[in-house]
Amino acid sequence: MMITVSCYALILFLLIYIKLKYFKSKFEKMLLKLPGPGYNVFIGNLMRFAVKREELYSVISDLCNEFSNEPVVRVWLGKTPRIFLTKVEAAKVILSDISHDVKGVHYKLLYPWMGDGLLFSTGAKWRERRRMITPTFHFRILEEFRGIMNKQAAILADILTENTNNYFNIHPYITRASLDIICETAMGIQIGSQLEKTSNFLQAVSGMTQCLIQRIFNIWSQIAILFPFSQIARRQHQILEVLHTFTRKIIQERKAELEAKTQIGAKMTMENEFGQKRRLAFLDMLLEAQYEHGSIDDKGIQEEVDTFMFEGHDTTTSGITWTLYNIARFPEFQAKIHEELDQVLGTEEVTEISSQHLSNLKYLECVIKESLRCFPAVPIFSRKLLRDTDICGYTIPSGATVSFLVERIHKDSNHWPEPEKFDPDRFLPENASNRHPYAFIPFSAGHRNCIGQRFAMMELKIIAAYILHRYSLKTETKFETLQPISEFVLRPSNGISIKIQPRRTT
Ligand code: HEM
Repeated sequence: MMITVSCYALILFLLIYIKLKYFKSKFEKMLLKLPGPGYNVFIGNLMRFAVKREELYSVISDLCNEFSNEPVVRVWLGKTPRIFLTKVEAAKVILSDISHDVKGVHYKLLYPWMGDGLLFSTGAKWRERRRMITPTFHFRILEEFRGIMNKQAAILADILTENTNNYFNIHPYITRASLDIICETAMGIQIGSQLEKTSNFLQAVSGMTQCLIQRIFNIWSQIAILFPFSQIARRQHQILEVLHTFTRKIIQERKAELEAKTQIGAKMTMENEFGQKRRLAFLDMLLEAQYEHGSIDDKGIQEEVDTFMFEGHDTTTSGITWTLYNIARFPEFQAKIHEELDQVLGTEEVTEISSQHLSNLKYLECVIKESLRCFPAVPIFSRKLLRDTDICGYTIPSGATVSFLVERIHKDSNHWPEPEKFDPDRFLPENASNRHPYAFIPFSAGHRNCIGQRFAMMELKIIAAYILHRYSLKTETKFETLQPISEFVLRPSNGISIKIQPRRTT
């Protein structure tokens, strides 16, 4: 009996093997023509990704390095193909074409968290929401946000004093400052996480992104019917509860504040001192759209708030942390920044960084951009192709997901001489003016670029300026041992160890 069952099992296994190996669909045949490593017919290349989470990003980079002359590299995550784009010209083909606006298949994993918010939606829904939200990043509103960013950056610079002359991990401090900034600017709510020093929300964000990456690269999680019974599913369920409770509370509090000010249903749009219609910040505008036009329901508001809470703090945290790391790593660039800051802001304690100051901090901006080139805060983003598409001589079939490997694109040697060298001068106007428009894409490019780009650059500059004006930085974190983790944003796996020393005696 046992022998018969074993024979049937073996025959079944052989039949499946023959089917997978020799009877390929048109889709698979097209993918096989792309450059990529050999793979197992059952699990694809998943064994290459069966490494610790802090090694995953370098496994992907190493894999693309094996095909360093190729603009595209194909891998199989189980039965799901993923095509990495690694050259500037390949990025241009997709980003310059408005019809490629469907996000990659793995974004679906973010659905239970952010729903169909601005990051994922497509077609008419995306256009309507983008039109609705874009004015909330108008320069007049950013000008109001500048005050809040100044205030939170000053709190951060004060708090950091407790670590003077000791090495400490700066990443959690930056995370809390960024969270306070997005809550007070876009949501109109003060949560004071910098002063309290704890936040369930921040722990939940980190836990959630870990769960999602495990799902992409774990073989068992690929089997949809098994997933709900897995440990990751249970953990994800608990974390989602924390995330949604936090954002629901923000919406309710802001609603209550506005209702108290304006009486329910009354026109919320206020006028400024010149009698002009005042522009509303993000959450106020969504609530106004609901009260006055009914153009967004509660679910819509919740999904946009969840999207902006994540996109608006984790990304900037990453950008600031890597910038400070690079400044600490290179004393010669730090000295130039100190000189510029003293020239622009003077040598007394900073009370406010104005928009004029910001535009004069040109060298600091070059360092921030070079940092985003080498350590892109969003290291990978993807699109699903809805038609066969030619990319630099390779035909990628409809239905495949292409992923922009941003650091590889930022180090394409046809556009970046000595790409591995950290050199802020690349961004001086005389060196940047003729650069290919798709060579530097930390905020993506084209019509689905980052809506918060100017907000982010302002925040990065203000926080870096407050810290650098007051302190000198050193780091003991070695570049060779960094192991950045790519969990939707690029994080340092063991934090960044920084020592700060006051530049002036008070
Ligand atoms: C250093 C900081 C930031 C970086 C590097 C960054 C990067 C990006 C990238 C690469 C995309 C495209 C993603 C894709 O196509 O899948 C994106 C989209 C987006 N970002 Fe950012 N981002 C940053 C900060 C922000 C901030 C501060 C906000 C909000 C306040 C924000 C909100 C968004 C939203 C809503 C989208 C989706 C836009 C759309 O599809 O219409 N981001 N960002």
